[in-house]
Amino acid sequence: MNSTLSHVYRTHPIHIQSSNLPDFRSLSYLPDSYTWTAKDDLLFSASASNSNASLPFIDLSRPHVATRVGHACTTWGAFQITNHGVPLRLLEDIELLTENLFRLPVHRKLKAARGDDTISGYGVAPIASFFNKQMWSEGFTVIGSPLNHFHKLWPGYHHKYCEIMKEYEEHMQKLAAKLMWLALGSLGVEENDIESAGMSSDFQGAEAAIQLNHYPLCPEPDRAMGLAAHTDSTLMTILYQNNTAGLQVFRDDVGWITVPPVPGSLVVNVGDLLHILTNGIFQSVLHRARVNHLRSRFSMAYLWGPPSEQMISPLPKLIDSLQSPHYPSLTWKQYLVTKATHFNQSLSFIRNYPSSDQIS
Ligand SMILES: O=C(O)CCC(=O)C(=O)O
Ligand SMILES: [Fe+2]
Repeated sequence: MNSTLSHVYRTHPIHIQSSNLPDFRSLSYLPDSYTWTAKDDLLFSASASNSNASLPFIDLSRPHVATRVGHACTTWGAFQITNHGVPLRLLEDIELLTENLFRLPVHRKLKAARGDDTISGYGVAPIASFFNKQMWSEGFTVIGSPLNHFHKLWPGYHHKYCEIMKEYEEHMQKLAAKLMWLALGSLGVEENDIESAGMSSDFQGAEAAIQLNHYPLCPEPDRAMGLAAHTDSTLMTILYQNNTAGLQVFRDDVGWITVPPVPGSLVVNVGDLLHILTNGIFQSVLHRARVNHLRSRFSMAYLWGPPSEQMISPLPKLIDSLQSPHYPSLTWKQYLVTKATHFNQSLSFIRNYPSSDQIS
């Protein structure tokens, strides 16, 4: 993990008053600034699905798994996986780390608050600046080594937590590359297609961030929002959620559906960059997190993207010979700058732009 994300946030800082984070435990009512209506987010009141549709659940140890992964990326832009090779013990460790982090008193967490010039550290959801209302959640972003921040949070115990993070990241990176190949393989993409697009076929040099989220108990969950609807600006996101439901994904023809937590399983989201790379064949999925009044919820998202200077453009193999590509060639950094301005409209904004030079 290195500097692309940090760089973008340095040049386009998100101004958030971390010190405004409330001590959620002390609130017995929902303040007005946390009360959402359809005016605050068009999709807030979009209907919940009344079909019995559910997200594809894929056992990676079964045969023909690439076809199932490809189909899930095309239809939903998301799926759940089991037998993914990440040890259960490590998932339990990262969950405990996350719980221990957010259970610290606010003044301790603020010792590791995000600064003006970096997205790493403790604060509100990174997408908070796009909304007028506050989200019922707190987050901790890890880009690069968490050593400095962890030292401030847990002096004396930080090495152990850094080791867990490192091991988690290594497993996630391997899994992300494997999923990428299953997904692209289902479209007939081969190693030489990826290499001629200037990428390494083992996705060496990929960058990532780990986003830890906490959704505390909420006195009025129906009127609150844990994390508002968004797509991830990644190639792929791999998410582990604790045993409390809250994640929802959206499909125009279905509405919102809840992704039930299944012990030991992971949720995979197609991000905007994979949408671009496949010329829109794979859908980046709109998702959000709702809250509840019974149990705290924790989630750990591995946000995986390409190397910082890597140009991403629709793979020629996936472009119909009678068509031109739907998206221009651009780096992750350029896309993040667009996202910082156009948020959920970013893909439609850059669609059919001939060149990234004209994008702002
Ligand atoms: O908490 C969740 O289930 C979703 C988290 C998420 O979407 C994110 O961190 O980007
Ligand atoms: Fe997300």
